[in-house]
Amino acid sequence: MVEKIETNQSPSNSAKNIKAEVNNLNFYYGGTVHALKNINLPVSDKQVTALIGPSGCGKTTLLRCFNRMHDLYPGNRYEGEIRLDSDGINILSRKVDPIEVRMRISMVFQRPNPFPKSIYENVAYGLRVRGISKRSLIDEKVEQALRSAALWEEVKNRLNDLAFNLSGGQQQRLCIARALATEPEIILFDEPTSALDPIATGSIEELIAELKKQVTILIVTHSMQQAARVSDYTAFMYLGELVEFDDTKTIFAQPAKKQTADYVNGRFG
Ligand SMILES: Nc1ncnc2c1ncn2[C@@H]1O[C@H](COP(=O)(O)OP(=O)(O)OP(=O)(O)O)[C@@H](O)[C@H]1O
Repeated sequence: MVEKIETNQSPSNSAKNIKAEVNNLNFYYGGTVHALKNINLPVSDKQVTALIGPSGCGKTTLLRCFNRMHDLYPGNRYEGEIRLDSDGINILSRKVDPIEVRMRISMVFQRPNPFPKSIYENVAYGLRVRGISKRSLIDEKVEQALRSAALWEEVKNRLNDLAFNLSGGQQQRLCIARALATEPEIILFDEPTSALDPIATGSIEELIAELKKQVTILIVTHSMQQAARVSDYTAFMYLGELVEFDDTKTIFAQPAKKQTADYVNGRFG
């Protein structure tokens, strides 16, 4: 039996200093699978917003809308908008170039996926795509990004080594440095620690806490403990709908909806 979902249609009750707003977003895979249903979600500036919910509820689908990843497959369709408050642009509009969106909103994936290039070239990549060619400027930005990703001290004497020679945790921090190099406004993390051991996981979580001083973060996580540790706001999703959004403490301690309480208390999912 499919449970009735009580959706929270105006979830902006607690978010402040909005960076982006998801308004009435629907998303269809191949024009038929209705994977996101009328999502409304505020994303606060320089805060961490976590997307949680059982497998298949649409967390990754929603995250991928933010950098137009779904455009890569024909037949996928968005309805509604994701508006960036800085300039009012709806990033889902066909008039907006997805490449430009990906410069402003970058993504870190589940498994570290460095390019088969040197440590230096991995971080320099986005800068070169942006047309920056001055060596001293690239050097400066590569160092800055590696420092922000808490990797500089470990790699500063081996920048020309192949990225694959790094440990899994270091590779993920390299991918974070690569995502940071173009100075994005938002970084999307899709279960960034699911392939890492507890120590590497701890260092990525510490890094996320540091990074939110400079960038807005959206994170998908299966770990409720991780959502509680790293996020300021949490959105609970179920069957493609956003059931409840609030500050993380409220979602975990006093959620308004029974479904949210059941999920965060491990009673389903
Ligand atoms: N490429 C695709 N084509 C068709 N349907 C898809 C595709 N990718 C995902 N879906 C469907 O969309 C829904 C949402 O999937 P999504 O991967 O966003 O969920 P999720 O909450 O991130 O799950 P998980 O926690 O298991 O990663 C699911 O029903 C899934 O089967």
